[in-house]
Amino acid sequence: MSAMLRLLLRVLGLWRARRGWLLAGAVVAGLAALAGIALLALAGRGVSEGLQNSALTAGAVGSLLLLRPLILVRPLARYLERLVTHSATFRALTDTRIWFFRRLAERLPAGLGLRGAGDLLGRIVSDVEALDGLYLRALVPGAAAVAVVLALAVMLGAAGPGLAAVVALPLAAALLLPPLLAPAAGRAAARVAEAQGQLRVAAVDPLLGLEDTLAANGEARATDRLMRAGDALAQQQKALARRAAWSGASGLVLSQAALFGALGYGLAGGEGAVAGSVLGLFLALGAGEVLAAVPRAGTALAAASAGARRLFEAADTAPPVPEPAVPVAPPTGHAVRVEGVHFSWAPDRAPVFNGLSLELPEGGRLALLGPSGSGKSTLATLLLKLAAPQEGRITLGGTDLASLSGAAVRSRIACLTQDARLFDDSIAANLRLADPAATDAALWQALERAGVAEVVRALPEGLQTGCGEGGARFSGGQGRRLALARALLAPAALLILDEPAGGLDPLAERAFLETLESATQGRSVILITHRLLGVEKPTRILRLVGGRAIPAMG
Ligand SMILES: Nc1ncnc2c1ncn2[C@@H]1O[C@H](COP(=O)(O)OP(=O)(O)OP(=O)(O)O)[C@@H](O)[C@H]1O
Repeated sequence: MSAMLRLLLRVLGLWRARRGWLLAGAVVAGLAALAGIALLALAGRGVSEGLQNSALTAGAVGSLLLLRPLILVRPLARYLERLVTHSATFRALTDTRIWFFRRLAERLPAGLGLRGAGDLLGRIVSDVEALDGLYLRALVPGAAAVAVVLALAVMLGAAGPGLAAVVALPLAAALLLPPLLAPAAGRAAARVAEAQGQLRVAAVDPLLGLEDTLAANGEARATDRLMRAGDALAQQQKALARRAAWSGASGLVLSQAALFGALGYGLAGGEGAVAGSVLGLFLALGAGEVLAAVPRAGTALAAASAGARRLFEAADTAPPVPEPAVPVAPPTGHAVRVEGVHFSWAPDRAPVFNGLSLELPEGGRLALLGPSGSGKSTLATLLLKLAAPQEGRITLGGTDLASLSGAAVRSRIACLTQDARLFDDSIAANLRLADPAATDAALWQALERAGVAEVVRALPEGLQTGCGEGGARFSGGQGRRLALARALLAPAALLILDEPAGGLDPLAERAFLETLESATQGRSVILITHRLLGVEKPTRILRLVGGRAIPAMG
C-alpha cells in the first residue's frame, strides 16, 4: 500500500499547478452530495411529521416549502460538479502528457531503442488516461462520501446516538473498502495494464511495417499474435472485473445494513422512535446513492497506480546524456575536434570507438567512409550530443560538448539522414521545424537550393500541401529534397549528411549529391557514406576501421 500511496502522491504532485481546479471539483461534488442529503432529510422530516400528526403542522409545511428550491439546486450542483471535475481532469491529464513527453524526449534522444513505439504510445495514452480514475473515481466520490457520512452522523446523532451508530457506522465502514481492496486490485490492474501494453505492441508493430508484413505474407501471424494478446487482456480484465464486482457487492451489503439499522431502530424503539427511524431510512437511502461509487474507487485507485507505475518507470530511466548544471555560452567558432574518444552503446556491448581522433576545421568538408557497422552514424550521434563518449572529448569551436547544452549543440550542428522523416503536416510546417521564424521567402529559397521548388510550385496548395504520414505524398527523391530544404533552413554552421542519398536510384543519387554540393557551400560538412561517386568534393577523406579514423583515398 505504501508503494501505491507513494505513486499516487507523486501523481498529485504532478498536478500541483491545477490544485485550484481539483479542489473546486471536490468541493462542488461534496456540496452536490450534501444537497441530495438535505433534500432527503427534509423529505424524511416532512413524512415523519405527517405520520405523527393527522393535520399538517407548521414544521411539515416548512420542510415541504424548503424542498422546492433544493429540488432545483441539486441537478444544478450535479451539472456544476461534472463541469468542474472534468475540466480539472482534462487539464491535469494534459499537463501529465506534456511532462511525460518531455521526459521521454530527454531520455530517448537517439531513438526509441529497445522500447517499441506501441509500448510508448500505450504509456502516453492509456496509462495517462488511467490516472483520471484517481481523481474522478476515487478522490471526488471519496470526498463526497466522507462529507455525506459526516453530515449523517451529525444529523442522526442529534436525533439519538443509537440511531447514528446503527445507520452511520455501516456507511462509514463502506469508506474503508477502497483502501482495503486497492492493494489486491492493484496487482490485477498492473496485469491488465501490462496486457494492454502487449496488445498495443501486437497491433502497432505489424502496422508500422505493414508493407513488410504483407510482403512476407505475415498477416495470419500478425492476426494470431493480436488475437492471443486480446485473449490475454480479456482474461486479466475479467479478473479485475471480478474484484470490482465483489467490492460493489460489499458496498451494497453495508448500505443495506444501514437501512436495516434504521428500520430496526424504529421497530425496537416503538412509537417514540418512528420519527428518527423514518429520517434514518431516508438518509440511508440518500447516502446509499453517493456511497455506491465508493467501492469502485478501490479499482480506480488500483488502475491509476498501475498506470502511474508504468509511466514513472519509463520517465525515470537515466537520461543518456546529462545536461550540464550550468551550460557555458555557445562558442563563436565551429571547428570540430574529436580527441581519443572511447564509446560503446552499453556496458555489455562491444566498443564502437577505441580512441577515435579526428579534426574538421571551419569550412572543411570531410567524407567519412567505412563498412557497415563501423560506427559512422554513431559518430553523428556523438557530435549531435545525443550520446556521450565514455572517454575522450569532442570540442566545438574549442568548447567541450559536455559543457554545452544539447540544444546549443544542435543549433550549431544540423543533420540530414537517409531516414529523415517528413511529418504529417504541411510542407511549410515541416520546414519550419528547423527555423520556426522563417518567412515564406526563406522557405522558397531553401526549396530552391534543395532543387525541389518547382515540384512545390506545381502543387495547387503550394507550401500548405500536406506531406502525409512519413511524407507518403512525395516520392523518395522529392521527400529527400524537402528534408534537405529543412536542414538548409537550420542556421547551423556544420551539416552532417548521413548517407543522404542512400536508397535512391543511381541517377537520382548522383543528382541529389550534386545538389548537396552546391547547397551546402559555405558550411562545414561531414558526409557519411559507403562510397564516393566523384561528385562530392571533400577536402579530407577518412575511413573508420576498428574504432579509429585513418586517412583514405576514397
Ligand atoms: N541507437 C543505438 N542504440 C544501440 N546501438 C546502436 C545504436 N545505433 C547504432 N548502434 C550500434 O552501434 C554499432 C555501429 O553502428 P552504426 O550505425 O554507427 O554503424 P554505421 O557505420 O553507420 O553502419 P551503416 O553503414 O550500416 O549505417 C552497431 O553495432 C549498431 O548496432
